[in-house]
Amino acid sequence: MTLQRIHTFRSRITILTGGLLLSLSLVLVTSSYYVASTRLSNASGEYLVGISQSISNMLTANLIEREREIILLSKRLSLYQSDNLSELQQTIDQIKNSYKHYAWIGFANADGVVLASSDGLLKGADVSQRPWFINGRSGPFIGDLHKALLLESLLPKPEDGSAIRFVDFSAPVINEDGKLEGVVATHANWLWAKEVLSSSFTEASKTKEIDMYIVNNDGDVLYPDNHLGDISVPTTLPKDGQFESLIWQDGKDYLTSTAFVDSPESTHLGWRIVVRQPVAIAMSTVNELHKLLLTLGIISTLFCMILAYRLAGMLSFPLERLAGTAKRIQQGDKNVTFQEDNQLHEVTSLSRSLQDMMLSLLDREQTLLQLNSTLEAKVQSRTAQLEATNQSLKAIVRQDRLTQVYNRLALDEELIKHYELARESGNQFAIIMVDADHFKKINDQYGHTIGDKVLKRMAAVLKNLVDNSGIVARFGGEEFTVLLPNTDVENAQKMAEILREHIEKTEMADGLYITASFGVAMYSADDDHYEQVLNRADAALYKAKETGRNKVVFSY
Ligand SMILES: Nc1nc2c(ncn2[C@@H]2O[C@H](COP(=O)(O)OP(=O)(O)OP(=O)(O)O)[C@@H](O)[C@H]2O)c(=O)[nH]1
Repeated sequence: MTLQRIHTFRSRITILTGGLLLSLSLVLVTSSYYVASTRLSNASGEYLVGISQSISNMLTANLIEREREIILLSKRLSLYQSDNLSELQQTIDQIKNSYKHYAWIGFANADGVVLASSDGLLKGADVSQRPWFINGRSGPFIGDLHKALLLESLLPKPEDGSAIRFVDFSAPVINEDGKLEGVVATHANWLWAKEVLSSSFTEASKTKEIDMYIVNNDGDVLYPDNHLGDISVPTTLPKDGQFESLIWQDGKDYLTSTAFVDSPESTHLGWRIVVRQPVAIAMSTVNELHKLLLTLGIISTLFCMILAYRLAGMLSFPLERLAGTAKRIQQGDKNVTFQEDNQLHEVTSLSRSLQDMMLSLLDREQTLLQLNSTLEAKVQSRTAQLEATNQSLKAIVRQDRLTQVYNRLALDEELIKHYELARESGNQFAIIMVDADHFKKINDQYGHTIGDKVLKRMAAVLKNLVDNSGIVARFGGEEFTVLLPNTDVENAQKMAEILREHIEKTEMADGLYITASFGVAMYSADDDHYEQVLNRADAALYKAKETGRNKVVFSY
């Protein structure tokens, strides 16, 4: 997307909507993840607590049951007071057969000598130094888990090859006199604890990677046997019935719960059930939920962005159409109109305003064009008038006021022009100087008014005869000059003679006739200035005057 496209109404709404929804989704996903993970963590922890307490309860019940059994056995004094102890032997055998995890049941006298025992094992042996005997003399006793010593070689090996281990239960046999008759004891095979824990292992527990441990007061792991020695529980464990997230010795984070195994009142074993589950497994559901929510958030954001893009398009389309119309008008198309949008009031209002503005501008443009054309016509008219005035002024400036022929100024301009032309093209021109003879007498005799009339008449004769073949100018006073372009000596002489004749024959005023003298000169390529031609014509005129007047003299 180019920078220009980003700065469109549509793109901005889309990006804004996407950003808001993405932010909202992230907030929702994060908060829901937090709530779900907290709840799931609590639920998982409570689940582990439930397992640990359940196992604890089962073990406690079992310990109490075993202790109760040994206490009951110790109370049956008659069994210990018969001579051959046969009834005791029978009872021991019955009890052993009633509970499969009893590995050994026996009775030792006050000196610690075994007098009766299951299967006769250790009969006659001295057990006075065994903890169960020492502690059992003073009251009911439960011994911590230990390996079989004396019975190790006498009992069948466990199938898994592990060492035989017992939990001892013992109780004193006190006669009616309060004297110690001996100590009766059972060795419960540790398999019973394994059985209890195995029953707690469900398929769900296995798939959830839940591990269960029994640890004693010293923190030693009693169960499971295959982890003995290579695993240790964290030194600080959660309080009874609670759970925590703890780092174990493998460096992994585990949700961990503990439950104390309640020992019978007589003995404090201090066993604890420890149940753990990797936090990653416990939180896997939350992580899946998190991924799902994130995916849904992104999909819904994209979906909403597409919707926003379409919606923004619907909103921006009338504006884009107005912009397009405005552009067409800018390019000179005056036949377009701003279309109204019936759905959006603001756009309709804008469209009408633009239409009104356009009509107003077009109206003003039309007025301006009209004003412009009027102004142009006025300027043209004024220019024409000025040109006419100029022409008129020019003509006036170049005209002799009395005779209406060219004046000296115009004569000089014409001479310069034809002199340049002659120098460029080689075409010759002729100058005829005309001077009225004895004009002073006319003035003197008839007055200046008649003199003026004669001069006007004389100019008119010259002008009529020369016509388009040349120009006539008043040189000054009663003297005229005729300029004949593109001519030769013969034509010039001929024209001078014609002029002389007509002046002579023309009645200049009532009954008044005059003559005039003529001096003719031709342009020469040797001339450096037109005045040289004038001077030669003037000299010829002077000569005509000198030699009798009313004649044409040519300057060679
Ligand atoms: N009425 C009138 N007379 C003029 C005008 N301009 C010059 N004159 C007169 O023309 C006369 C010219 O006289 P001159 O120069 O002596 O020459 P001329 O009398 O014509 O004699 P030649 O030229 O020698 O034949 C003068 O008397 C001027 O006063 C004019 O505009 N009107």
